[in-house]
Amino acid sequence: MTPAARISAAIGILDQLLDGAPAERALLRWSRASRFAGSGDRAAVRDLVFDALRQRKSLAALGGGLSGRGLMIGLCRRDGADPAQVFTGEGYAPAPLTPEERHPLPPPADDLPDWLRPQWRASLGADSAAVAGMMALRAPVWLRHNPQRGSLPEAVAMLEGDGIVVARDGRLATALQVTAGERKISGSRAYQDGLVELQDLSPQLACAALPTAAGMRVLDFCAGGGGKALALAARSPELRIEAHDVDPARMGDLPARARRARAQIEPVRRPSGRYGLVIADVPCSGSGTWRRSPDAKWRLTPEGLEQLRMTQAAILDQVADLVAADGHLAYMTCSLLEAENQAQIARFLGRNQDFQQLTGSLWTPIDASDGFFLALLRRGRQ
Ligand SMILES: C[S@@+](CC[C@H](N)C(=O)[O-])C[C@H]1O[C@@H](n2cnc3c(N)ncnc32)[C@H](O)[C@@H]1O
Repeated sequence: MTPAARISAAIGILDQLLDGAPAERALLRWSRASRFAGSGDRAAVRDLVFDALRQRKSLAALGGGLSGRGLMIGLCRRDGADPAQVFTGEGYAPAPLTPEERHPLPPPADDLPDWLRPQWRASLGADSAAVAGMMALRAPVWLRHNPQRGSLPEAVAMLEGDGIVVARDGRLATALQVTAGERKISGSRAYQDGLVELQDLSPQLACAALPTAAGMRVLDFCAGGGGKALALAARSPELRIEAHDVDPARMGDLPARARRARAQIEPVRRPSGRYGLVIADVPCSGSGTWRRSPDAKWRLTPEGLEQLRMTQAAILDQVADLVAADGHLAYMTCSLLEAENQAQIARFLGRNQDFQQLTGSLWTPIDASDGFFLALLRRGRQ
């Protein structure tokens, strides 16, 4: 496909998204209908769509309106290209610019939904503008080294052998930032043999901060794909880890991931008894991961956020009784919003006076990678 044909494809997909279709579904539909598109074309169209969603408001202003065309015209202008050279109407190129599209408007101050801005600012204070700016850019890819499957030098050498270059991070021995070859990860030997797993830096830092002891029963209550359970198993194979999810289908990938990592993780339908550590990695707005899922930023509504806050509070109340005396509860979100983080914990502590908060950590793209929150609580007053 020519660059202009890729832009035409992105325009069609973006129009579907603006009509309410989820990004992944619209991309899949286009892929299936476009057998002529090679893997390079698919990756390029996907990048165009996601780049446009990250900066939806500013590109719409630059491109003359909120439409697939407006966003792609804005993207051309943002990148210093003349859209008239691309929008020629020749071959598979999009139709020439209309008079309105020839005149960009000044871009807005940030790429946040208007209703959310006050909360965003209150949650992030002096960092709010910088973090909003970073959320409009692509996110780096991180791997977590699994020492149970091979040494770090072995993992790095295997990755390099498959064309994947990584940089170590001073904050955490297991964290590797991918600097080249990210699209080759899932086919690489190091990944398939379980020496590395995909996991962002911030949840890695959170999991590394969890208190564990040999033989401890651990429950990952909202396990989903099992990212937190797998990180703990890689760190401490002697733990007895159980994984639960209200929707067991969400744990569908976990057995294969655990096999690759040689991790012992037992799926449980109904957690019972008491656990030394309960992880509640609750459903959230995902506002810390909007670089990776930028359409979620535009799909979130005040009502949706309120619904999430109610679910989070209900999960906290549900897991409280599963925590052993002197055991720990780790509340996690990939959100930057105070309402889902510290405010949620403050209310839980008001309802559950046998818990105390030990730590509260908020990672943002300024100091780590994705936005991520961890509150570590202990049951028992001292
Ligand atoms: C943020 S995701 C978990 C991500 C996962 N821990 C990981 O690291 O890959 C939240 C999960 O919570 C689950 N969930 C939602 N409501 C729940 C509830 N009431 N009890 C348990 N799990 C719930 C969802 O199905 C979803 O898989």
